[in-house]
Amino acid sequence: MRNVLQTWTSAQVRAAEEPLLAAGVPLMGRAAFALHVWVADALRDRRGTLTGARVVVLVGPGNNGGDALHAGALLARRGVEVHAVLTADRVHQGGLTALRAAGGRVLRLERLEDAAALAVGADLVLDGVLGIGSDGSGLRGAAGALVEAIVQRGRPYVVAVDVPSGLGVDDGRREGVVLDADLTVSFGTLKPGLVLPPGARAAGRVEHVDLGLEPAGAPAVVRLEAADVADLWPVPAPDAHKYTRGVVGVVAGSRAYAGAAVLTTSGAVRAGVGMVRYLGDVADLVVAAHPEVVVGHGRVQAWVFGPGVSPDDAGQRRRIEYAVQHVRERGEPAVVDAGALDLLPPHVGPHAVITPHAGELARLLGQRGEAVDRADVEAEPLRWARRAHELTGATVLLKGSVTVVVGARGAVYAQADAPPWLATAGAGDVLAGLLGALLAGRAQAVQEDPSLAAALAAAAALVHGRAAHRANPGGPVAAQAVADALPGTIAELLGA
Ligand SMILES: NC(=O)C1=CN([C@@H]2O[C@H](COP(=O)(O)OP(=O)(O)OC[C@H]3O[C@@H](n4cnc5c(N)ncnc54)[C@H](O)[C@@H]3O)[C@@H](O)[C@H]2O)[C@@H](O)CC1
Ligand SMILES: [K+]
Repeated sequence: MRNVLQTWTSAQVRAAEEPLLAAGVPLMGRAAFALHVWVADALRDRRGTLTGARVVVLVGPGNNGGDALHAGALLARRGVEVHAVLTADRVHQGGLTALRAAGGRVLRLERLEDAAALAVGADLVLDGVLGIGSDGSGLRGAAGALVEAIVQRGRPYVVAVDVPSGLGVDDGRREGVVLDADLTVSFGTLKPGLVLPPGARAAGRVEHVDLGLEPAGAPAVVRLEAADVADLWPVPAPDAHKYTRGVVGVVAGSRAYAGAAVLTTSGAVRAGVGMVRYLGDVADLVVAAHPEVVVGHGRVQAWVFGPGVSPDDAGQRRRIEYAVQHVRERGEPAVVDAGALDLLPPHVGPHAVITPHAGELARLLGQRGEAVDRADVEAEPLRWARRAHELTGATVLLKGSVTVVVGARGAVYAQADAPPWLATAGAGDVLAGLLGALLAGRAQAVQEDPSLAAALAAAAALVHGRAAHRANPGGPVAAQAVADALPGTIAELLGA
């Protein structure tokens, strides 16, 4: 894949820095220089000129504070009025000396209110309190109190140094006090917390500064970009026919929830698949909406189970239980959604993709002995998606404003492609159908490399989100409109 955005953990970053530091490469100098350029750009955008601009630097005990102080020194030399507020007893001495020599002013954090007023009155606050040395538990002590006092007075424009201070760098946790940023300038590599929910939003716009690091091992979390979709999509070969392109079997909907059957098959039909087979009680409605759909049993390459299937629906349950046997015995890939999550066998392979939202994941974990509720899952989506993958063997696509996917061989994706308008009834049914079509089209490849199911799930989330934007840019969307926008969205992505 070409453009995939990769992130690496604090430990991986530190290990990658080591040989460069040992060789005397001035990493902090490079980081601080790049940071000061981004800050200068932001100041020019906001007030036209650097001269006379006021920047307040919040300085923590470590190298993150060092970066901020050195950048502050470079800004001071260009006519910016820089005040550094030291939030800890320890401070990076080289940075402090450089700032003082450049004419910057330094305050110890003694009167909280004065420091907060100074920060709120500044054109820009540079947050160098904590970087990859953070334990992720939020800002404590004086720094935490200062940030709370600042936020209470009205948040200034904030540039985070490396990561927003207090954020869970490796897991996106947001516990305690975190200083939300408008812009984050991240050094060496991007960090998982910048793309994972719930913290990712704290980063604002993210810019990456290349320090020449070569981290070892696989990236911790990746995000697919538009240009990656073409490499994953089952584009038909010139001699393709409907069976070689893949058939997806859909077991969805019921008399009570007939719309789910229509929307799920819409997702599959519009995503482009050789054939959609429908099994269920509302075939008349499905065929009325989509004459392309074939009703009844037959060979399929992948399945979609569950949208609109209620627990008391004996007929659909029977069909799903029967088809799940195929999934287990023949390795046919499947999307297991909504009502079918309760029918998931104790263990399946990663070719089965479960697509819960936070509440459904909490329930599924509860059924397997984990005492978690929806709020727990929302606070640590990666942790619990991982746990569900470990417990079930399935690839897990955890829906949310940032969708997290955990699959085989350590694959983790975080996709943030959808407008908030997509949080609407039926949107998940469309996603399930769309993903089913993708799995059917690439069934053979998924059987050969089960980690591909995670990449396809991430691609489905991306396409789904983009289709929502396309359906009605900047405004409300109905699930059917998202399905209808799929062909155009996919054509555009294949040309990207
Ligand atoms: N190591 C390097 O060579 C480079 C490091 N760089 C910068 O250095 C940063 C990492 O520096 P450090 O390792 O000194 O660590 P930090 O500056 O992130 O943190 C310093 C200390 O804060 C304390 N702390 C941790 N969690 C806390 C919490 N929740 N509340 C209050 N205090 C807490 C700990 O004592 C920790 O050691 C990076 O994020 C980056 O900004 C860059 O200059 C590039 C090169
Ligand atoms: K920071």
